[in-house]
Amino acid sequence: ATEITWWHAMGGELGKKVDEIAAKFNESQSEYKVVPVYKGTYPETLTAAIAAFRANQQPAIVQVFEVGTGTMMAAKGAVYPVYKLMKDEGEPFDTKSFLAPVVGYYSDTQGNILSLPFNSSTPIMYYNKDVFKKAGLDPEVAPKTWKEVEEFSKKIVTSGAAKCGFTSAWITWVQTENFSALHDQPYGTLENGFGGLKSEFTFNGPVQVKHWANLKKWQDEGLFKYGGPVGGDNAATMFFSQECAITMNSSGGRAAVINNAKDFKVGFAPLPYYDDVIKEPKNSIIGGATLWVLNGKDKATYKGVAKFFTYLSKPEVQADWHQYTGYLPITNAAYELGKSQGYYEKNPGSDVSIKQIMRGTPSANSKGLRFGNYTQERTVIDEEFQALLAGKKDAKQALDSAVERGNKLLREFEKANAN
Ligand SMILES: O=P(O)(O)OC[C@H](O)CO
Repeated sequence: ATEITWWHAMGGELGKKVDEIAAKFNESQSEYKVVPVYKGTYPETLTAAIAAFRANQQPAIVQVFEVGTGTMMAAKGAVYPVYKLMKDEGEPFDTKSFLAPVVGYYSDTQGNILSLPFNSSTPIMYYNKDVFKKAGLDPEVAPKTWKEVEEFSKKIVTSGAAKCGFTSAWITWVQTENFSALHDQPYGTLENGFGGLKSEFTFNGPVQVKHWANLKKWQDEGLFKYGGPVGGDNAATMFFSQECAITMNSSGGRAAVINNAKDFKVGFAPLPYYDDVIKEPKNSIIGGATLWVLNGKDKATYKGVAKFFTYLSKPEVQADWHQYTGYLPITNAAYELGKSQGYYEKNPGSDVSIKQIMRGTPSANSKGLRFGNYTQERTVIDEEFQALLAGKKDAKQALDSAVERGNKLLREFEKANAN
């Protein structure tokens, strides 16, 4: 059989499920063999793929996180756009079959989908119902606003129900990018970068400054604990060990939550907002990753990739992946299938992510973002956040510096990709 290598960044429960999906596809036919290879974190996988392409050692398929989209789109010679692949191989591929917020994020200006939506997520709130009860809070009521997050956290910490009120994965993605979208605040010029390479970051506005200042204050008061750089993986650990009563993380953290939170009950809720800034928060934005096809392989490989993509997009395959992991259902058919199976009724909270990302009418500030060199910029934002937590800078200085350093990265990217 023709081997198709698939590099991915899915560890733990997610990695096992990826292996299972590939194995099932391989069993379903005999011409192609998909071989998934775990390459580390999202940034590590992207870096490895770029290096491999330069050395002509690239895999056929690579999973790239949503913020690597700008970089992949600019790497024109390296990428075989998915809409073109599916057309060339005569596989059915209808843009309209995908959920609207997913398709918009991965399309070019002509509406062509460049990479296959596979594991799209959005961040949500997870909370420990047992700790809520111990603190004298109603376990069925999640905090809606940041004011309530603060109040609930105070109760949790002062009652001794848990050491920390809340933590968060991804300070960048959750507390800065999604935070800006929810509060309808611009993240960058030119529609958050969708309008071209000349965009500049603007996420140092008063609303973001107020939030970062509060996070610092809440850390000093013992209510908030930083989950660590970039992905903030310690957030999950502190939630599972019941050190922190609340965490904010990808909806795709659901499988890990279900498998690790065995000693306590978990509630799922939308992300909080400042009700003095916005009365009806906007939709949250996409995270997770898509599958990019790389150039330089033979015709048989691409035929197999196209067949595998058709398999991956099947309602039952997508619905199974979505229901197991917490990633979004991706296609309308997979969502409908879950509804007809009664999945959402049987699993309260499992559709919080879908409702949050689909709510209201998206504004230019809540459609997502697309910037080059953004992987590096996320590291910069984290460094500045740590400087804030360490008391080396105040929130305004930290965000101003993240914007200034980020704009340099944008100009470098613009220069490198000038046509
Ligand atoms: O944890 P994931 O896979 O939902 O990804 C989170 C962020 O979107 C990564 O950029």
